[in-house]
Amino acid sequence: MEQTEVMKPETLDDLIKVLHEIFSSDYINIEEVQTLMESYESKPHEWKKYAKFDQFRYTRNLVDEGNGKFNLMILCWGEGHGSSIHDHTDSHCFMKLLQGQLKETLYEWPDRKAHGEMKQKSQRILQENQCAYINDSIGLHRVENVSHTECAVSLHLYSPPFQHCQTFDQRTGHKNTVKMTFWSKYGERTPFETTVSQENN
Ligand SMILES: N[C@@H](CS(=O)O)C(=O)O
Ligand SMILES: [Fe+2]
Repeated sequence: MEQTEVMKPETLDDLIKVLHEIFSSDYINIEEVQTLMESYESKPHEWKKYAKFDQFRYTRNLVDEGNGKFNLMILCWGEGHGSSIHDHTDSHCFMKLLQGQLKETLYEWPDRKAHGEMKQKSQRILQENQCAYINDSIGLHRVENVSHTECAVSLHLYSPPFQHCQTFDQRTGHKNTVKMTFWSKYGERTPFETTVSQENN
């Protein structure tokens, strides 16, 4: 497949504009999206209105609904915050570091018959401006801000958008379906009633 020339987006708004163009087509070139997201140099003043932290767990903050084709969101990770082991509901998941570092641990899908410890495949530290990619055929992952002194902020694109995922118990491989909610949308705190069931962290 021919690689389309994509210009370096100078601002977050530029990046969002190009993402809309790319995702208006039904064919998605994963590498193209990854390179595009990586080439945006994070500037905190462009995204800080979405970066809302919670004392106890990571927050999910909706930035753009991608014309129904994708959800773009900013996740804010306080010191020691992390997600449970989870899947991505058959969607593409792009994850770019806007600030700080995050540890990503990949796991294999548990065997239907097995009931033991889940198998770890690999581990890496994602650095500022780096963009990672995962989908369910690559495996499951857990993401953690292991720093005791620095927070982290990441930009996630999911296509198609999804509202539920499965989380897994590392010791047994048992899974649960959880609803995923937004701490804020377009910079505004989500009303309390809709946020009570956030469980992926
Ligand atoms: N996929 C997770 C974040 S992460 O740990 O990759 C979420 O959307 O909440
Ligand atoms: Fe994830």
